[in-house]
Amino acid sequence: MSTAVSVLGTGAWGTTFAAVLADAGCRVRLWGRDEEVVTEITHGHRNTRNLPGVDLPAGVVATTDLDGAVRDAEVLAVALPSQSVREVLTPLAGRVRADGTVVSLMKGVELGTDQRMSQVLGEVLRVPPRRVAVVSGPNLAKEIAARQPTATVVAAEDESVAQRVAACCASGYFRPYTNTDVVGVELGGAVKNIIALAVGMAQGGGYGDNTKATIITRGLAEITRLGTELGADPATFAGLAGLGDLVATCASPLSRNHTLGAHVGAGRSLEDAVTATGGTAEGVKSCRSVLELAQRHGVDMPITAAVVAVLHEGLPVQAMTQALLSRPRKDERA
Ligand SMILES: NC(=O)C1=CN([C@@H]2O[C@H](COP(=O)(O)OP(=O)(O)OC[C@H]3O[C@@H](n4cnc5c(N)ncnc54)[C@H](O)[C@@H]3O)[C@@H](O)[C@H]2O)C=CC1
Ligand SMILES: O=C(CO)COP(=O)(O)O
Repeated sequence: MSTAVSVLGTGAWGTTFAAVLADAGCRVRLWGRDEEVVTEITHGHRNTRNLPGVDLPAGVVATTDLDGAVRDAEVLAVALPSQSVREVLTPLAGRVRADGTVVSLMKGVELGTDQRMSQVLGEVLRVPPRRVAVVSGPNLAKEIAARQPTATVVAAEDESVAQRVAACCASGYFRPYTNTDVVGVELGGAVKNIIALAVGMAQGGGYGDNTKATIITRGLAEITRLGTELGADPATFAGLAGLGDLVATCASPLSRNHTLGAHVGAGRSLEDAVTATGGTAEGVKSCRSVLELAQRHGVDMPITAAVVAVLHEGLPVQAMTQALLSRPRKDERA
């Protein structure tokens, strides 16, 4: 019997991952709050609002019944905006099956608690950490929905849990690797969004590839510094969930974080940039929680600090360059 998987969130990634799971042979139920979107997915096999132009496998059935979607799932995957997870899932505490696995597909850090999404899911749903997995990598939804060849990382403390989730999503175009470094995989996904905002700002301000490569490389250095301080394996950041996702997100016009940064770099207000971009650009909020996390642990994250200053403290984007370049010189490896 194939695995029963529920995916929460009918956004670009929840819908795409549901299609990946169906293509891999799972029985898939996709939960969304919007009746119109749910009806179109089930009967029209499309999600025009969040994934236009994509034909979904007929096996993806959508529902507005959240309780049923959570209760019946052997694997429960969550793809909501990070800052909404606690509010949406708190009423479902204790409803996940005793043998169920919970999977975070999200790339954010919660404001107020500075928790990673796997931590929030475990706490809110009352599921022990060893049954919570994370999927993260260079996974731009639109390309995967078009079945372009892609790899990802499934991370769980318990290798057998990671393997179980990997088996659910592996197909001819989607190749999951496993990893037991949940902290590293999850932080790689969340912090690269902030670096993509900075790269976008540089691009929008007219800078070229040297500047972008500098931000990407120094961005990887600060992701690695934070991650290792929090117990991650530095090797994870050289992998798909680190460098891989950083490159994809910082280079692609499909990335919402990159696009939003470019709007800000070109002189738009944050509010205008959010509207012009559309969709969930997690870095806009997570930059604050990541910076707080870094400060609490004494980790220097100058690019993240500059993004917070531009987006939330009124620093003109032109002054960001000066702020970063006038820092005391140091050894590259420090
Ligand atoms: N789009 C992509 O290429 C990828 C996205 N991700 C991550 O997946 C997560 C979700 O992103 P997307 O699906 O792209 O976002 P999206 O912006 O396309 O969709 C978000 C969905 O959440 C729903 N939603 C928002 N607030 C809600 C609430 N309070 N209750 C119920 N539903 C709510 C919206 O109606 C929408 O359907 C983010 O953490 C993102 O970083 C990860 C990998 C790839
Ligand atoms: O995480 C992503 C690709 O791996 C998607 O990036 P954006 O959220 O910036 O669109």
